[in-house]
Amino acid sequence: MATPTTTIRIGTRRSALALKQTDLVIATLQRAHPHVRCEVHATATMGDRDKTTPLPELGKGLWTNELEAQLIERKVDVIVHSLKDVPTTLPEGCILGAVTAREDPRDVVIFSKVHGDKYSKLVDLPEGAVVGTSSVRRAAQLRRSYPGLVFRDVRGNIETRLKKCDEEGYDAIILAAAGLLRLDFGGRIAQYLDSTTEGGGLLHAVGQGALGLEIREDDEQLKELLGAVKDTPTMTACFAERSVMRTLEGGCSVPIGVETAWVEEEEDGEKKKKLQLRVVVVSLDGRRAVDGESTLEVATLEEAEAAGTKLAQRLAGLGAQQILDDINKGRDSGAALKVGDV
Ligand SMILES: NCc1[nH]cc(CCC(=O)O)c1CC(=O)O
Repeated sequence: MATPTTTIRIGTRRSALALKQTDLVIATLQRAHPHVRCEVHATATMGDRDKTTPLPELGKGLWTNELEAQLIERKVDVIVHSLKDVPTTLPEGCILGAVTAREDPRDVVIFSKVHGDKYSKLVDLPEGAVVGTSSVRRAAQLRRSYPGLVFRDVRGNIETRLKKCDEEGYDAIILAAAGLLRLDFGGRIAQYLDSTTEGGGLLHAVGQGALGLEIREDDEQLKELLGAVKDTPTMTACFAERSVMRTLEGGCSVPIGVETAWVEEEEDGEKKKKLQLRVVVVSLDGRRAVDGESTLEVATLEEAEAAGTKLAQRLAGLGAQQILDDINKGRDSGAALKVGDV
């Protein structure tokens, strides 16, 4: 049990989105545990400081390494992360103590203000229109359905990217709905993209829209306190997604999209809740793609991970491994593109 003097030191990045997400977690924590004191320790990570080096050259953990060092050195007790920025393998002694309920996990289209309300969907854009995204997952998937569009890098935090969209010659940019909604930019969303989008959508990043709370593995008190912010269905789905990524990524970030949903299926005259998991692996030029789906009963985080691994292994055998090997060996014709999910 928390004593009246318990103080939780919370590590976070310094961006407006990271601070907003931290506030959301603190509000929920304090509603459940009014006597707990929360202290925010904000740090700029390598990904925040270096705005020019191509993301893959910064390596994995560019949004998380400095924060994890503080956790291990006991300078902070928990880190609030955007789960999609957290590598699938955590440092020794660190675990995800909780995953929060998900904000909308989909990617969305934002049109430049210079177009007024001329466009409302990606299909409305003319041949040669410039779409900003630095994510090969987004560009590779969209190239398949919209071969006439030109994809161009756009880096920076959400406010910077919206400004660049309006002022630097982009016709549209692609961002995650979650960040926009949390920062009250929902009004800029023109179109939601998912597997059912007419004209062609895309599958979102692993963990997108959820927050991951990383703690020291032996911190039993915090594990219990975080029960107040944990959403078990989201956590379970995200463990399956992360397991897909862990199984497939052979040492480099790869264009993998996912979608998960809890569905009811009738089996032996009984209604059962099952986890539906969809995955796509795309070549960087968007010319090749392997996709697959499984719907399984999963009761625990371990079973969720097993479901993710199984589907990933099946897709690896169906050609996903070939796509990933080609990317790793630089044989993919889109290999000059920057690999990473931003
Ligand atoms: N590193 C980029 C990043 N990390 C988390 C989010 C917000 C969405 C989320 O919580 O998944 C974003 C911005 C974006 O992709 O548009």
